[in-house]
Amino acid sequence: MIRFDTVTKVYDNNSRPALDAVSLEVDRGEFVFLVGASGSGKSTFIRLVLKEDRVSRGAVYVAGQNVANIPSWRVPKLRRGIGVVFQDFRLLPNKTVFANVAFAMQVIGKSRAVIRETVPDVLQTVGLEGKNNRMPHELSGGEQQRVAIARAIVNRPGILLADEPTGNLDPTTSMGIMKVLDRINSNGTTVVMATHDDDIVNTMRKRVVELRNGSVVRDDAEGIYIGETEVSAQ
Ligand SMILES: Nc1ncnc2c1ncn2[C@@H]1O[C@H](COP(=O)(O)OP(=O)(O)OP(=O)(O)O)[C@@H](O)[C@H]1O
Repeated sequence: MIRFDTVTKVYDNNSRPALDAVSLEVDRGEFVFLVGASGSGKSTFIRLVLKEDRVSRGAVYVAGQNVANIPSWRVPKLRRGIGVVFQDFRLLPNKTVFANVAFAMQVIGKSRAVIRETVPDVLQTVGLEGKNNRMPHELSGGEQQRVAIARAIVNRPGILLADEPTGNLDPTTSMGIMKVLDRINSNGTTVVMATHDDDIVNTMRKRVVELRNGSVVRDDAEGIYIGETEVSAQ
């Protein structure tokens, strides 16, 4: 579903590669934690999958296609197949919960009838039934992240990328979000989640890919993660 073939990314003003010859394959339906300290290259990985940036060397394949060969006019189609969730939710502050999720369908031209039918189902999937008419500021952080997840999956992407989705949430709320992501993954969506939250990684027992200074230093099925403090103390 996602394949990195010896991918190196060097940002122009930075001599050390953000990713250094990374090769990695994520199969359809997998759940993968991308872990590592701040600056290890997790967000760069996500940006390259979305073709928000270009590789310096190597190639990134999404659903079998080398993203370097996707012309700019077809990039929106690539991104339509990939839902994205961020640490800071990024909701539209002046739109209701329903409207925030509906907006993602409107922009790709879905009919009002389809939107009216689909949005409540998705809000139920993320555990937000009954909150259609709330504004984002009337929701807790965990609820706001659920809206963001609903918006990311409403167009049924094959891939969901989550960049530190629990970074602003307390541990209990974070586990609620993890249950939602796990459920979405069980429904067939490939999930890649960047995090440095070792508690979450160690509770979920999924595949763990660890980046350090832009290199993959570990790739374990049902792995654990020992966080930054312990690693730097070695
Ligand atoms: N736009 C950019 N221009 C120059 N350097 C960048 C840019 N984006 C990231 N970097 C550098 O690339 C390296 C990897 O950064 P990246 O954001 O991918 O790490 P990360 O693991 O996601 O970190 P964090 O957990 O803090 O988000 C860092 O050294 C960072 O300073």
